[in-house]
Amino acid sequence: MMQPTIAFIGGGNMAAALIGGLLASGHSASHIRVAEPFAERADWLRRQFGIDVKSSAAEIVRGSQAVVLAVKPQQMAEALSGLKLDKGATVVSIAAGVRLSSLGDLLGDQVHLVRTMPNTPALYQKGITGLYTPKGTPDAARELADKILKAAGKTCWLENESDIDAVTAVSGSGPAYFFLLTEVMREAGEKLGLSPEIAAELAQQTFIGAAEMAAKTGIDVSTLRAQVTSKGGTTEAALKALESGGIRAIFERALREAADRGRELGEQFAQKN
Ligand SMILES: NC(=O)C1=CN([C@@H]2O[C@H](COP(=O)(O)OP(=O)(O)OC[C@H]3O[C@@H](n4cnc5c(N)ncnc54)[C@H](OP(=O)(O)O)[C@@H]3O)[C@@H](O)[C@H]2O)C=CC1
Ligand SMILES: O=C(O)[C@@H]1CCC=N1
Repeated sequence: MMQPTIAFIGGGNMAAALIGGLLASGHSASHIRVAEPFAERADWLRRQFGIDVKSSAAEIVRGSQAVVLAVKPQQMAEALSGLKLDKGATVVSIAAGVRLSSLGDLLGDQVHLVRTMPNTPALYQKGITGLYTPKGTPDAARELADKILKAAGKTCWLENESDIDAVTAVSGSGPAYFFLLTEVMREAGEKLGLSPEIAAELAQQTFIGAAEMAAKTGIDVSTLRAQVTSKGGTTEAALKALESGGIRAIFERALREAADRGRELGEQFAQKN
């Protein structure tokens, strides 16, 4: 079957992660196009992926069956201004906050809109993406969006558009929480007298190993945690400190802030455009 041509509007971090995933899954470079106005970045994309990169969206959308909106929410209105997409094209937005109703106002009703929230491990096909499309969207559009994001890892379809803000809080922003925890662990290791190199390696490899263990064993993480926690032992002492320091409340608040910010971005976008 002919491969669909996929146009990316915006060639930043997340677009590169998705393009990397598509190429690794066998999608041909000749069926991927990017619009990226920053010349240095455009050159990097050409060299890195061997794909066609133009400076404006108008140059890449004609003949593209899928258009991925990969600019920042604040850049979206300008990127889409005056843009005419092919009738029946599938538009996959990855922008935090921006609602489908706002995109519909800008793009018209001749395209099929899918709102998604991927994350950066997409670059290694280890991402996870939440997707939403309204009822009535043709199966072919749903399947095309699923195919693009599955090339980057797992996909997870949602019943309500508002769930995307929660997905953003958990998995969209989630890699940053993991990186922060790694930083925190390595700093704490240094304070216990380890060299920076050894503390960094211990922290990083511990998270990699623990994540792999959770994935491979399929055992619930609460059980895995209990298995490490010997009665009266060291882990119990550490976990008591984390719990009494309010780790659960802190995460709950952090994720609520992220979801609220997603809603706020959507609200601001809707008001301005
Ligand atoms: N980073 C992440 O972890 C995730 C990001 N997202 C979403 O993905 C989107 C992109 O984020 P990210 O990749 O991090 O951001 P980046 O800033 O890295 O990428 C956006 C790119 O689009 C370019 N751009 C700006 N205006 C236009 C235009 N008019 N036409 C074409 N390209 C344009 C920017 O160029 P310039 O730099 O010159 O402005 C930049 O290279 C955002 O909406 C974000 O919410 C979703 C999930 C995870
Ligand atoms: O921070 C952001 O707004 C984007 C969305 C999820 C991850 N990065």
